[in-house]
Amino acid sequence: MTTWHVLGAGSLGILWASRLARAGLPVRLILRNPDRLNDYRNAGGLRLTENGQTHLYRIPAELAQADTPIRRLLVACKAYDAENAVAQVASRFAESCEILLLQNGLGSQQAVASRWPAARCLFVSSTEGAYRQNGFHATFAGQGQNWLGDPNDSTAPAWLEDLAAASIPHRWTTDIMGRLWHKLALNCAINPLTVLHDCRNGELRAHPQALDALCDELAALLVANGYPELAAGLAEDVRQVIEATAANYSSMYQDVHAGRRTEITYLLGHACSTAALIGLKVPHLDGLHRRLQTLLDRRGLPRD
Ligand SMILES: NC(=O)C1=CN([C@@H]2O[C@H](COP(=O)(O)OP(=O)(O)OC[C@H]3O[C@@H](n4cnc5c(N)ncnc54)[C@H](OP(=O)(O)O)[C@@H]3O)[C@@H](O)[C@H]2O)C=CC1
Ligand SMILES: CC(C)(CO)C(=O)C(=O)O
Repeated sequence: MTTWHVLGAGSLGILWASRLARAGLPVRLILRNPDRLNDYRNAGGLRLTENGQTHLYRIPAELAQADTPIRRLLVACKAYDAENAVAQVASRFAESCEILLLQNGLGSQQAVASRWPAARCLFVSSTEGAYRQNGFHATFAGQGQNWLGDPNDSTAPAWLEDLAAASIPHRWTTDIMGRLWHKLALNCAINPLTVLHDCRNGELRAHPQALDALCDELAALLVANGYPELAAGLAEDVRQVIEATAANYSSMYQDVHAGRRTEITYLLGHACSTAALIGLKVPHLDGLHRRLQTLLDRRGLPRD
């Protein structure tokens, strides 16, 4: 049985590693540094709370420098950490290593795929929700779906049965880039505005003109990238997400209010840089990007 190496024991890393381990599958965590490894040993394992019940999973953990080969790597870091984190373990890659990239947005996955062309890189678009309480304890906060795909190979891997055994919801798609672009477009329309207006998703109903202007430019970007059918429904999809998540704060809002670095470069930054690359004018997206960066500067948070 192939071991699942899980790089990063944050919210999604804990969620995935715990479910795989309790299905009896071999899992090893790769932690950031000796202090984190020591903290983990003191914690005695990962804790996952689901439906009010908390369970402990005593999953073995190691550092990047361990010497066992890696055949399957689940990268559960933030987009801005992913490439560096993978670089730290790359010398351990076995021939035909597979890398699953859980990052939101776009850009970090392509960076990893182009730097390690011998590995098969699978991209994951997740709508599940989890948050970290402290240390190595996460709470499962929202049912969802994990779309998996490989932009270069439409063959589904046999190990999807591991995900089924672990009751990890998943669907294989031959158009993972479309999935990721669509989620990126939704996030670009909603998340930055919630930060700038300091509001819940539902309060964006009060800003229909700003939403329409952003949706027009995001739709043009989707068309330019080969997704006219996603572009046609975008404005309505944004409205539906705002209604369905009206009482929630967006993930970017939560990051900014918790003083955490955002993934702006891989969301709005990626939309604006892709538009610039293909010569598409997106003045509203560019303006939103600048306003968001100014706000991040004022709060002392990284602007990228
Ligand atoms: N949480 C969620 O509900 C969802 C998240 N996503 C996406 O999934 C990705 C991961 O998010 P999330 O789990 O919330 O992030 P977290 O910040 O909770 O976890 C990231 C983890 O990566 C670890 N890490 C960073 N660099 C390294 C390294 N070099 N070696 C080892 N570990 C490292 C961090 O370590 P340390 O603890 O030491 O800082 C941290 O534990 C993001 O792109 C996010 O947008 C997508 C859908 C839902
Ligand atoms: C709820 C939604 C879709 C808002 O963009 C989201 O994914 C987020 O908050 O990051």
